Amino acid sequence: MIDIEGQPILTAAEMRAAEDAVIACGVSVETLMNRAGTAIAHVVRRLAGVNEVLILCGPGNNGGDGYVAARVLAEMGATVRVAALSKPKTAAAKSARAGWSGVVETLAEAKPAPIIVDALFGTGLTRPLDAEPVPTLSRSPADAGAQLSSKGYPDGLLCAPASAGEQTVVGRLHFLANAAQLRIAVDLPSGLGTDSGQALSKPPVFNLTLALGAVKPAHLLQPAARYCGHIRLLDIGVPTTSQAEVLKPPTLANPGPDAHKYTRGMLAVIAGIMSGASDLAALAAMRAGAGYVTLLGDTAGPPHALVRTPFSDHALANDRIGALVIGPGLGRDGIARSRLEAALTSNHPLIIDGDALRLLDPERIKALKVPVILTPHAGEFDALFGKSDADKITRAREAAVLTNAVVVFKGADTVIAAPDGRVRIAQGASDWLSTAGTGDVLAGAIGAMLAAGLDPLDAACAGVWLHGDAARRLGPAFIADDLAEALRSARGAL
Ligand SMILES: NC(=O)C1=CN([C@@H]2O[C@H](COP(=O)(O)OP(=O)(O)OC[C@H]3O[C@@H](n4cnc5c(N)ncnc54)[C@H](O)[C@@H]3O)[C@@H](O)[C@H]2O)[C@@H](O)CC1
Ligand SMILES: Nc1ncnc2c1ncn2[C@@H]1O[C@H](COP(=O)(O)OP(=O)(O)O)[C@@H](O)[C@H]1O
Ligand SMILES: [K+]
Repeated sequence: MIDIEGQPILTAAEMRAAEDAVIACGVSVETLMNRAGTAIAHVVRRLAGVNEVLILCGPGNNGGDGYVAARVLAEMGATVRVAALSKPKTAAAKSARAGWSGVVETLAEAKPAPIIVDALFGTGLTRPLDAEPVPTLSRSPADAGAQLSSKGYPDGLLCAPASAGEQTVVGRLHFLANAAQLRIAVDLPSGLGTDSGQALSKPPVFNLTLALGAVKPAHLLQPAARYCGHIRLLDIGVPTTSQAEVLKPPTLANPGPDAHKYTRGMLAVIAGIMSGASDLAALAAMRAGAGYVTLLGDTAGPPHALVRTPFSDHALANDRIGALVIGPGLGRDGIARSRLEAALTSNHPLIIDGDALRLLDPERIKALKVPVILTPHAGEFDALFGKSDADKITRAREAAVLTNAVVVFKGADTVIAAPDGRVRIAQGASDWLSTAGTGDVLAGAIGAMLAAGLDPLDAACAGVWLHGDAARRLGPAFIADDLAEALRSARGAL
């Protein structure tokens, strides 16, 4: 099992192409399926102990992985049962099915087990599951002569009327998952759209999802990610590369003996009508490791190390400033507009957040000649780029191209996109980040990184990482002030 930090993220089509490339070199689909099923079996064996395992198999290759896993588990001495939705359809899944010598129960009638393994659908799911009635032996009116075939299947697809919710695929999956102590999904929880991150049907929440060969967008994007539980990657010998990767911890240099405040990066934060927001951004930048932070505006208060200076063109013209944060608490009045204009023409690398994003359009941002990082939440993103049904990765990428800026599309599934197509997606964000001011903290953290001289994508990634890690360290019910302080521990843990 491989931790997914830094791993490539592949769409369903990219994964198929990666598999096809290996297959073209003479490796059969059956071989890949055997690798996948064997790897799954070893994980399940380790986690299940002596408990009975029920593997739910679908008609495609995801189901094929399930049959292989069942066979290998049985060979290892595990107590394992298999329940199928319907007969295997692909050649590889048929061959995997043939390798399972035990009974195949119907999904409709399978009794619960303490461990369930969902191998119903993976990357091949194309439509919601709810509409699919569950084939059954005993409940179909046309069932009189139904027999298990020599392979243990109903001969023909015997469909019970889906009167009770429980008799749909999703209903049965939820029923069996609710009764289980441990829920493991093969590749993806069944019901998720691989690329969109949408829940085409709502699966149960799994404890563990075993991504096969590569991480897929649905493992990270909401709402799909919330159903996956812990995500681990299983290597099936398919080389993968992608412009999109899971966010990983940054490599940041600590100050050396030659360091002084300016070598560690000087950040300026422009204040506006809500001084708390710019205070948070400034504090966050200091705790993320900036050497010198100046807050330009009419604000007062601690910390003493923060250099508070009235806003002026002269203060802005300081050429030691390595980056400038504008937007947190800026407001949208005349003063806000004139400060924004001054920032845009200051020639400093920019982090544009909050209110400043509401005062700009993509053309104006694209025309800037300095490195720019935009940090919109979903509302600011829609206002700047328009609403769209496209997935979050595509939207972030298009926005980055349109503005020639690094775009940090925030949320529980923050997507960071660069204009050259590179994408990084954060995993495991604390839901407790949903509190006022945490975005201001993020802008400050990213500002510290940009001021320190990191390239814009690296700066954005480092800031998002530190922010996410600080939140994880804090646990529940923290406030943005705590988060800014906790950046120090996050930085120290690198
Ligand atoms: N292709 C390969 O080389 C490998 C594939 N692997 C596995 O194969 C999976 C992908 O296999 P498939 O492409 O066969 O796809 P799936 O097994 O995910 O399912 C596709 C099948 O389900 C049908 N289907 C789609 N939506 C449905 C719905 N809502 N209700 C009922 N039926 C529906 C499709 O028509 C197709 O028959 C991966 O997730 C992974 O688990 C692994 O075995 C590794 C190797
Ligand atoms: N439910 C959530 N789970 C994880 N992270 C979240 C969640 N909601 C918000 N966040 C994160 O918290 C921060 C909120 O930023 P933002 O919406 O700009 O808030 P504010 O303007 O109050 O500072 C972003 O970094 C975002 O990614
Ligand atoms: K699955």
